[in-house]
Amino acid sequence: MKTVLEAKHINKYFKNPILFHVLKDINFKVKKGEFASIMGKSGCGKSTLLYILSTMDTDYEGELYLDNNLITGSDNKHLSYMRNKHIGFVFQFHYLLSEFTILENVMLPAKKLGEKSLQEIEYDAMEKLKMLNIDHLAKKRASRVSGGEKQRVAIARALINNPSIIMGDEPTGNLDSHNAENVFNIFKQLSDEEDLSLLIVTHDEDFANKTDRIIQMEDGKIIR
Ligand SMILES: Nc1ncnc2c1ncn2[C@@H]1O[C@H](COP(=O)(O)OP(=O)(O)OP(=O)(O)O)[C@@H](O)[C@H]1O
Repeated sequence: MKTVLEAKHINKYFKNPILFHVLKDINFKVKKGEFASIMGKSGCGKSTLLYILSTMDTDYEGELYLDNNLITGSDNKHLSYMRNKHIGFVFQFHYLLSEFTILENVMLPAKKLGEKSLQEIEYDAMEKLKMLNIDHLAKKRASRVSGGEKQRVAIARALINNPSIIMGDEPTGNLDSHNAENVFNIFKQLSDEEDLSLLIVTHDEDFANKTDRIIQMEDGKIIR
């Protein structure tokens, strides 16, 4: 099966002011269509790892591959392109632009990528909104929709450039149990039916137990 993301011997240090070895020889792969979760106690390095995997932090040792392309060492322009093209993000907080409509918010990453006409982007955005059953919200301002709806909009936005992988840092952390389950089911469906890969940091054991694989971290290491 195709590998979508690979981390090889990732080590990360913080200097604050003494040297702190926060990630210790991290190695793993995420395959196409795989739904993986990262678990571990607070402070074990999950967010630090996700920041590196999502190409946002470049200050680390080791190698990172996205769709078999070596990302490590790329210049900022290429990193930004690869991030926008290959990775969709869903955070605990949705980061929608509140004065923009739902449709405009979903269109933004595709406009940034600049590979399609506005008409095509709008069509694609509407397709994603339909897929998530929120197309009726398209013309509403982001400030006017509920928390659960906002998170579904954030997923539509993450999908707009047809990424190979969705990464999430506690994407259900701010939601009530009903909406959290709803978001989990959307992720599951994306993995099962669209063959999309997902890598989700979560504290929710029930959530993690339903994913294909749990990557368990402890003190900066993957222990299983
Ligand atoms: N910028 C920084 N400078 C110095 N130390 C940092 C920095 N960011 C994080 N750390 C430390 O690195 C360790 C790992 O932090 P990280 O946020 O990755 O943990 P986490 O597993 O995501 O925790 P949580 O589950 O609470 O979000 C912690 O000890 C944290 O205090």
